[in-house]
Amino acid sequence: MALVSSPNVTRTINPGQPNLHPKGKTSLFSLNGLKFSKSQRNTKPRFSTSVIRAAVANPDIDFSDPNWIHRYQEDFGRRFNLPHLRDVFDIKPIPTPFNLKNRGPQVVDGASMPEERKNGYVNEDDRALLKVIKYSSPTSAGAECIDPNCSWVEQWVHRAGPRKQIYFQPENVKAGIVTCGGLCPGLNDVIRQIVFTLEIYGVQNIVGIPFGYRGFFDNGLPEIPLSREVVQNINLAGGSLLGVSRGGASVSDIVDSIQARGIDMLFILGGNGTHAGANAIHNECHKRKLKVSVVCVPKTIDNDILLMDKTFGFDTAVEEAQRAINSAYIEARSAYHGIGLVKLMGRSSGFIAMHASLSSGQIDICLIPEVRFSLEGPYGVLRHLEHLIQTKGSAVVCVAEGAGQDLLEKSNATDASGNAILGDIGVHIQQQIKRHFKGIDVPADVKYIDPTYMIRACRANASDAILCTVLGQNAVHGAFAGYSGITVGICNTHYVYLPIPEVITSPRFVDPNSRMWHRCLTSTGQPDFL
Ligand SMILES: Nc1ncnc2c1ncn2[C@@H]1O[C@H](COP(=O)(O)OP(=O)(O)O)[C@@H](O)[C@H]1O
Ligand SMILES: O=P(O)(O)OC[C@H]1O[C@](O)(COP(=O)(O)O)[C@@H](O)[C@@H]1O
Ligand SMILES: [Mg+2]
Repeated sequence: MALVSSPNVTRTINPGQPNLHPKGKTSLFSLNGLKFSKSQRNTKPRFSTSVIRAAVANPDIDFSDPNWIHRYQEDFGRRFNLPHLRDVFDIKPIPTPFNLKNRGPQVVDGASMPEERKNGYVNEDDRALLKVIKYSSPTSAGAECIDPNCSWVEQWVHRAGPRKQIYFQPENVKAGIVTCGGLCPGLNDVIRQIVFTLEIYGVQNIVGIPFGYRGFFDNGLPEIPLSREVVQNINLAGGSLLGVSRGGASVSDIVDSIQARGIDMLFILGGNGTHAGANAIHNECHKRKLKVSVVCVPKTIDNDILLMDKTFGFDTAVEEAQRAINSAYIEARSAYHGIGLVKLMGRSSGFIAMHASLSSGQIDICLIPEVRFSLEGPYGVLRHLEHLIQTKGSAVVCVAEGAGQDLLEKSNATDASGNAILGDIGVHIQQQIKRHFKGIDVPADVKYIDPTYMIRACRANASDAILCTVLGQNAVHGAFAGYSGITVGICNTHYVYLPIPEVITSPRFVDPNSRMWHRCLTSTGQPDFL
């Protein structure tokens, strides 16, 4: 039996994460490290733990093989191996001009930098641990187990940072930067750091591609020349200096454009859709034998990229969301039988709603896409609201935009990128609350707040600004190190490079068995709504 034959078969997936392809097509479904077929996925309720515990973990692994852990790790190493330009080209590295001790040139007055001053580099063999908790049982909260005994299996990923040897002559490099998808706080900070770091290496030809992938094929959109001077203050404002867009040209057209422009390094900022595009661009360059390094920086306020502690802009979004929640709280408290309702972004993942609910401490009911709920019935949201009005006099509800879609009519409409256009759950809940309280002849004053675009158009807060700085710098180090088809991220507080396919197998979801979701429930005091 093949132990670990394909990445889809035996990966350890965060519990509670249906294994979906980027556009929502189901392949294998894993929960708590246990695999389910497509048909099993339809088992209701969607995240029933009793079903999970009864299933057999990873049936494709032969756990009776005494060597299974070793073989698993070997396969993991192969999956997380970083694609490198050396895989295609016979190229030799050169010493890096990037120096941590001296910002000036490496050769001064004919004398090169003394060896003892050349340190602070990350070795190609440095690794960071992807998972750091040893669960003693699959029943431990949030357990991510590969086998039924929850054996400890070290999973190492590549450490990010500047290398001593590089694969591009900086003065010959043309670097491009493009920002795709929706806005996210911190885009300008990342652009700025990429430009700064490229210049420190000695790159003089840096351009921005305007309006996402569109900039590659719309001839009316000229490249934007970038330099320290141009980007110096862009972090002071939200948005993207380069503009963003959804939808776009064929990968082949984009690579034609990359080739025509003579771009050697392409830095792509975007979410899971953008990453899928970036990987296709990387593969096409590989096929055409173009020496182009494609490096992504994950951008999504939804925080829905796999394997990472968080993505930049998420903290800022949560902070902004709290302001809306606070307003809803004040309104609700000040009204007779006031009910505040806040809708937050989160297409398929409820991280913003969960974290904003946790941080504000003012939410009574938090509704996210990963957890089913009913509005009606003895256990429904509306009955609980009645109880809150009776006992507290007011209530505040936070709902993620992707929550409760099963309660709305499906439209099958998609945006330019192919993402499903969701029904408006906020408006629906608002209407249902009004109808319900009218029906029972109890006054209720509903205040609905939809701050969705406000939370992503602002500039990055301090912690995101630092994250953007580190990610932007590491993206440049990764490109000079010769990697392509990679993305940068933070795992367990350490900065790493990951092959793109590994982070976009599915969106990252809130795990309803996680300690974080349990903390949220403890904080709101809400019951199950089923
Ligand atoms: N599977 C894919 N292959 C190639 N390009 C894609 C793919 N999915 C999305 N894209 C492109 O990536 C860009 C951003 O995608 P989108 O889903 O809107 O945002 P995000 O990257 O934030 O998820 C769009 O220009 C879209 O056309
Ligand atoms: O109105 P737009 O620009 O399509 O953006 C809406 C979407 O943007 C998001 O905030 C983030 O989506 P992306 O990561 O795909 O940019 C989603 O939560 C939301 O559905
Ligand atoms: Mg997306």
